[in-house]
Amino acid sequence: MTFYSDNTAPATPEVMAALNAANAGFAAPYGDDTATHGLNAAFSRLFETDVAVFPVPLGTAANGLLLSCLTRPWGVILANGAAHVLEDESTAPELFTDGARLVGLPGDRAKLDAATLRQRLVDWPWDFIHTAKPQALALTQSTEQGTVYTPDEVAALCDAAKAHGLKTMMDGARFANAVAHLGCAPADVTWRAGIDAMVFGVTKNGGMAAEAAVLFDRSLAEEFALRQKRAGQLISKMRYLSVQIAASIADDMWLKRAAHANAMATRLAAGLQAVPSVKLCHQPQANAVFVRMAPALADALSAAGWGFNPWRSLGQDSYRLVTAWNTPAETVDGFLAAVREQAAA
Ligand SMILES: Cc1ncc(COP(=O)(O)O)c(C=O)c1O
Ligand SMILES: C[C@@H](O)[C@H](N)C(=O)O
Repeated sequence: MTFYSDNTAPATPEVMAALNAANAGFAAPYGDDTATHGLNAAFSRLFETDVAVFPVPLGTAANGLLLSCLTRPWGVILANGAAHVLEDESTAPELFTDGARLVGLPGDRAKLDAATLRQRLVDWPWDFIHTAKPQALALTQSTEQGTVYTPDEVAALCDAAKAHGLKTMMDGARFANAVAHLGCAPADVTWRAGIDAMVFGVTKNGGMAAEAAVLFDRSLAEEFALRQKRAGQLISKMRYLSVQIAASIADDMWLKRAAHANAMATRLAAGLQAVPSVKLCHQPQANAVFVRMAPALADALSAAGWGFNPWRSLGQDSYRLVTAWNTPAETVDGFLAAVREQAAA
């Protein structure tokens, strides 16, 4: 599974220790436990503003629940054409929003472009009753192609969206990798830039199964809670999600874990770039590397036991390699040696 996805990585020692420590005695269910009650304060400190936090087991559910609070069933959600909510969540967003439509916009390296968004919204037939109207913008940070939005880029997108009354949501399944790359305050690339709500991803960064839906617009909290229950996403033993989330953000472990994953992706990309027959699609900014190579070379590496993902949206000869919090440098170097050997064969 090596570089198949950070979804294949184990939970971190700190998450496992937190789960073991929580696994004693009785605790109030459905979010009334101590760990869950502590999340609002912990994330309010992390984001330097008062927030409401809801633990959710899966990223797809967290995305769908947030979108359902930001969009009415007759609305449109704008996203980049390569967005996970468009490409990799079946019709979950449509299910959670009771039928809202997702519309993909062009943008290189899975990034939305503010000028493109602005023009699309200006051109939208707002007075034409027959056309569904945009109500939300969804952006992924870091993106599905391992790129990262700067705070200014997020602000420009949110300004364009809000000029037409859209709410803004961030799919932060790999938010940690973005902030580790940017080195900025989490607030600067979220609510200060205009984001109304986000998924703060934990699972890909060493959680077992836990995401934190974070509402910067706390007026949405009651609706989110009601929708979470209606969607069958209100886990009874919530403590087991909340302790994972709390352990991930304690002592900035989320950033340390993500920084390692990013560093391994940078190491991997540098090594691959030195192989003449392998072409880097773009420099990684987070923990995903995208390359083009001959399918025969990819097949030989797979046959040798190396795991990675064909990424057809970038072309038939394109592949995604993802590093994780626990990817050893030795594994990266071993893969690079295998690539050099197979490429020379
Ligand atoms: C960018 C992004 N968002 C959301 C998700 C959804 O997470 P899950 O598969 O836990 O539903 C994923 C999954 O890896 C993802 O890559
Ligand atoms: C579905 C697949 O794309 C998953 N989200 C991953 O990143 O590995």
